[in-house]
Amino acid sequence: MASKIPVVVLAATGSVGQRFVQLLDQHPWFEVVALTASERSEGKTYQEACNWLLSTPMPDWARSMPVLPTHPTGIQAKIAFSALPASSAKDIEPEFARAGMAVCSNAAAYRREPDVPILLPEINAEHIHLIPAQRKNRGWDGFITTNPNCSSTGMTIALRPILDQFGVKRVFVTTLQAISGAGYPGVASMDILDNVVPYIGGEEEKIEWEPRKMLGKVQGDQIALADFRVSAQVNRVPVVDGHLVCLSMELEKKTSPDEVIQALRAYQLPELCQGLPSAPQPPIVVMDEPNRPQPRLDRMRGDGMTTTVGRVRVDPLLDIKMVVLSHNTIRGAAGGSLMNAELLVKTGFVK
Ligand SMILES: NC(=O)C1=CN([C@@H]2O[C@H](COP(=O)(O)OP(=O)(O)OC[C@H]3O[C@@H](n4cnc5c(N)ncnc54)[C@H](OP(=O)(O)O)[C@@H]3O)[C@@H](O)[C@H]2O)C=CC1
Ligand SMILES: N[C@@H](CC(=O)OP(=O)(O)O)C(=O)O
Repeated sequence: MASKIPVVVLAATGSVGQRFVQLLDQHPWFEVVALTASERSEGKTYQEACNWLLSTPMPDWARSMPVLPTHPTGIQAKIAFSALPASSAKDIEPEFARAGMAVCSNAAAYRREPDVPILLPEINAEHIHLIPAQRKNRGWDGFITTNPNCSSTGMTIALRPILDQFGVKRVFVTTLQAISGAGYPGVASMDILDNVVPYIGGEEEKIEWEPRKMLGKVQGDQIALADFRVSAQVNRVPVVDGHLVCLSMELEKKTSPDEVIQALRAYQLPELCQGLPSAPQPPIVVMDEPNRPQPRLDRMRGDGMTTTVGRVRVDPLLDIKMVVLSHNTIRGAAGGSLMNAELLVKTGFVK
């Protein structure tokens, strides 16, 4: 790539925004030209506005950048990475799309719109074909693509080869979700230390629906939802990063744990994802140890982009059960958005 593509990070000061800044440091294709946040931070430098939470230092280029208002005026970027709260994203993301930018969003605001893809390039890169219809429907020069919810992410990637080879009828899901998923400062320490909170507002509904869209097929200008049902129970646990998801599945075709492990291990990145700088290779790793995956030990596999599966075994009520781990602010958020943007560049939607 001759010169790097200019990008802006919207809501750059929060839990996901900081991951964007970290992952965009030295990115081979993208260069950050602007950082934005709320009125609270406008006019400050990034260093002043941001309580940096990550273990690598804040990149030097970001420290003195001014935090701009979250509005496209004057921002010369081709891609807008959005870490906005869903309530603000609803009105703000279209302004950036209207201004001609490709919005790669983490927010839930547009995930349910029929003309907006929820992308996991490892498993549904072809859903980018909704973009031309979206531009036409809405009259935008740019467009919006989204990431899924961070608990939907790992489980849906792991379900892809299982659905393809054995068919899926029903999935029962229990999550153990890290506190960084609640943003910063997020859950009060008095609520989460020495505790588990069995409620995250809106989360179960997302996990019960988003995988069906992501595993659905493009039909004309829409996605036909995959035909299986999901029941989810969610929990916030005192882990910093990494969402663990326990799945029990009823399958169309009876099979054994060994065959499921083989299908997961054989799963390859589709051709469209080859060469994307953020694509994990392999996309899925299956561990044999009976006590893995664990968030602290396994979340950074593949620089936080690999989906790690373990404990694949017979389920005495349904058919097969297993555990899936995915890094919520990397694969489940900023890293996922980066891979989406790389796919858009590779496929010519961003030039
Ligand atoms: N954390 C995670 O694991 C995941 C999060 N997401 C989604 O990503 C988004 C960001 O989440 P997260 O980073 O955790 O949240 P945080 O609460 O940590 O950060 C919120 C960010 O939004 C900014 N902001 C708030 N209101 C406005 C506004 N009106 N205009 C512009 N900027 C605003 C804040 O700026 P300021 O500092 O100035 O207040 C801050 O940068 C959410 O939509 C969330 O649902 C998705 C997947 C995973
Ligand atoms: N709600 C998730 C993170 C998140 O913000 O997801 P979503 O973008 O779907 O609201 C969590 O608590 O871990």
